[in-house]
Amino acid sequence: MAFKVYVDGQEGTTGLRLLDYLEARDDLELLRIDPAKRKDSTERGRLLNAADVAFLCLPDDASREAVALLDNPDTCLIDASTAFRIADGWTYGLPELAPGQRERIRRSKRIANPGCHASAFVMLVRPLVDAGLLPADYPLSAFSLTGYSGGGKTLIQEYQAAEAGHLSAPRPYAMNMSHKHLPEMRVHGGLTLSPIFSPVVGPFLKGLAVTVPLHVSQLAPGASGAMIRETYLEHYAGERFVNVMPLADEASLDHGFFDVQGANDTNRVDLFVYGGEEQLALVARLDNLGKGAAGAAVQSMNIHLGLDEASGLAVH
Ligand SMILES: NC(=O)C1=CN([C@@H]2O[C@H](COP(=O)(O)OP(=O)(O)OC[C@H]3O[C@@H](n4cnc5c(N)ncnc54)[C@H](OP(=O)(O)O)[C@@H]3O)[C@@H](O)[C@H]2O)C=CC1
Ligand SMILES: CC(=O)N[C@@H](CCC(=O)OP(=O)(O)O)C(=O)O
Repeated sequence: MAFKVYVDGQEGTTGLRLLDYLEARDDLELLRIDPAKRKDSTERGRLLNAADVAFLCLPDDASREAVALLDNPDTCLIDASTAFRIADGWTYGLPELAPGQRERIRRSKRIANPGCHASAFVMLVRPLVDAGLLPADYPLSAFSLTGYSGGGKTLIQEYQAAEAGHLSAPRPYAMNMSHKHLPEMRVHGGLTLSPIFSPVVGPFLKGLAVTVPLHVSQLAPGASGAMIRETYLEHYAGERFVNVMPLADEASLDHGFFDVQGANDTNRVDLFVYGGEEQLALVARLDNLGKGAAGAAVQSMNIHLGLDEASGLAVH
C-alpha cells in the first residue's frame, strides 16, 4: 500500500517544489486540499491526521498551528519553517550531521527541515568541531550568496516584476546580525558562539554558496586545509549527496570565479577547501530549493519511511 503524504502550504515556493518531487513518485499517495479550503483549519487538520507524512511549507505561525491540529500519533511531520529547528522533541533533518542522526530521523515523528544557509554552514563546520580541528568557541564569520527564491513568493514576485534598477545588483541583508538561521547554526554547528553571518541575495532564482573564512593559526595545532578536506572525506564517506572537491580546486573556478549555481536541480552539496598555509575559505554549495529545502525534506521522508534515501532525488 502506498504511503499517504500531504503538503500543507502547497501553493508556496517550497510547497510547489515539493509537489514536483512527490507527484513524480508511484510509491506515494498524494493527499490534496481543495485550493478554496487551503487555509481552512478543519480541512487542513483532517488531511494532516490522514497522512503518514505531512510536510509543513508554511510561515512559522501557521506551522505551529498545524502542529496543534495533529492528534494522530502515527503521522510524521516534516516542517520546513524556522519554528522547531532547535526545539526539544524535534529532530534536525540533516542525516549527514553526525553519527546516529539518520537513525534519529527514522524514528522521529517530528522532523525540522534545516534552513538553506544553515545546512551549508553546518555541513562545513560541524565535522571540524567534532574532529577537534576547529575550537567550538572560534569566533566564526560566514557569508552566503543566494538566489532570490529563498525569500519565498513575495521576493520572487518582486524580482520577477522588476525591470532593472536596484534589484539588478547583489543586495546584502540581515545587516543587524539577527538572521533567523543563527540559532541552528550555533546549536547544530556544535559552537558556543553564533557566527557573524552576512547573506547576500542576487538577481538569480536559485543556487547558494556559504563561505567560512578561517585563519589557520587559530585552528588546532598542526591543522591545515589538507586535514580539513581529509576530515570531510572521512565524515561524509558513503554519503550519496555530499561531494568533497579536490583541495584548492582551480578546475572548479571559471577564470577564478566561483559558480554559485553549480549544484542547481540536484540534492547535492559540494564542499570546497580553498586557500593556502595562512588563510582558508571553506565553501558549501547547494540548491536552496533542493538540498536547502524541498530535496532535504524528501530525503528525510525517504529515511523515515524506510525507502531508498535517494528515491526521487537527483545527485548529478
Ligand atoms: N523558499 C525557500 O528557499 C525556503 C523556505 N523555507 C521555509 O519554508 C516555509 C515556506 O516558505 P516559502 O515556501 O518560501 O514561502 P511562500 O511565501 O512562498 O509560501 C508560503 C505558503 O504558505 C501559505 N500559508 C500561509 N499561511 C497559511 C495558513 N494559515 N494555512 C495554510 N497555508 C498558509 C501561503 O499562502 P498564500 O499563497 O496565500 O500567501 C503560501 O502559499 C517558510 O517557513 C520558510 O522559512 C525553508 C527553506 C527554503
Ligand atoms: C533570499 C532569502 O531571503 N533567503 C532566506 C532563506 C530561506 C531559507 O531557506 O531559510 P528558511 O528555511 O529559514 O526559510 C533568508 O535568508 O531568510
